[in-house]
Amino acid sequence: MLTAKIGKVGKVLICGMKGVGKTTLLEQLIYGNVNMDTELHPTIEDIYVASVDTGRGGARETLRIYDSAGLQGKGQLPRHYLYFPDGYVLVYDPTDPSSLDMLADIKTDIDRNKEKKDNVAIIVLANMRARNRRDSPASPPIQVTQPQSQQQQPDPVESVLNRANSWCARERIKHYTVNAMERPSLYEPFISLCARLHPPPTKSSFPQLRQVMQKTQKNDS
Ligand SMILES: Nc1nc2c(ncn2[C@@H]2O[C@H](COP(=O)(O)OP(=O)(O)OP(=O)(O)O)[C@@H](O)[C@H]2O)c(=O)[nH]1
Repeated sequence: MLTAKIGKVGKVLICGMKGVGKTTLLEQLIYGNVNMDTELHPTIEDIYVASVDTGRGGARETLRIYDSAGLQGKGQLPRHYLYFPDGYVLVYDPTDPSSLDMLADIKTDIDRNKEKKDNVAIIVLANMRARNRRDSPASPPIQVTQPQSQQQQPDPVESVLNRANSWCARERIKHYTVNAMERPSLYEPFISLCARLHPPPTKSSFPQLRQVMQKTQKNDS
C-alpha cells in the first residue's frame, strides 16, 4: 500500500505596489535566471511552487507562492487574498516612498480580517533595485560638486528604509533588504518565512501521551 504522507503546503501571497519587482524576486528566487536585460510583463496572477530546505534535518517543506497583480491607488487587496494565505510577503521599492505607505494599508486590511485566519506570518522586503547599467555609467561625464547644505541632506532611500524599520518594529514584522538581481539575498527571508509556516512538531512532556502519539503514528503508516 502506498503510504506517502503529503506534508502541509504553506500558501504565501506576494503583494505590493505595481512594478516594485515582485515577479523579478520570485523568478530569481526559484529559477535564478533573471538579469538586467530580462523583460517581465505585468502580472495578472501566477503560482510558483518552491521546495525549501529549512535546515531541520534535511526534510524539505513546500511553499506555494501566489504572485499577485501590483496594486495602484489605494492599497486594497482583492478580497479573496485575505482568506487563504498562511503568510504574506509585502514588497516595496525604497526609491518610492508611496510603495511603503501602501504596505501599511495592506497590513491594516490583513489585520482587520485576522479573526478569519489566525497566526498569519508577514514579512516585508525592500527591493533595493540595482540600477540598470544603461542608466548608470560607471563614472558620470561631468562631476558636479554640490554645495555643503545639499551634501548634508539625508539620503532619501536611507530615510525610507529607516521609516520602514521603525514601522516593522512597531508592527513586529521582519524587514529585509534584498536585491532581485542577487539571488542569495532572497534566501534568508523565504527560508525563515517557510520555517515559521512549518513549525517543528512539539514534543509532549507527558511520556504516556508521547507513547499514544507514537502508537497512532505507527498505525497510520
Ligand atoms: N534594474 C532593475 N530592474 C528591476 C529590478 N527589479 C525589477 N526590475 C524591473 O522592473 C520592472 C517591473 O518588475 P516586475 O518584477 O514585473 O514588478 P512587479 O512588481 O511584479 O510588477 P506588477 O506585476 O506589474 O505588479 C521589470 O521591467 C523588471 O525587469 C531590479 O532590482 N533592478
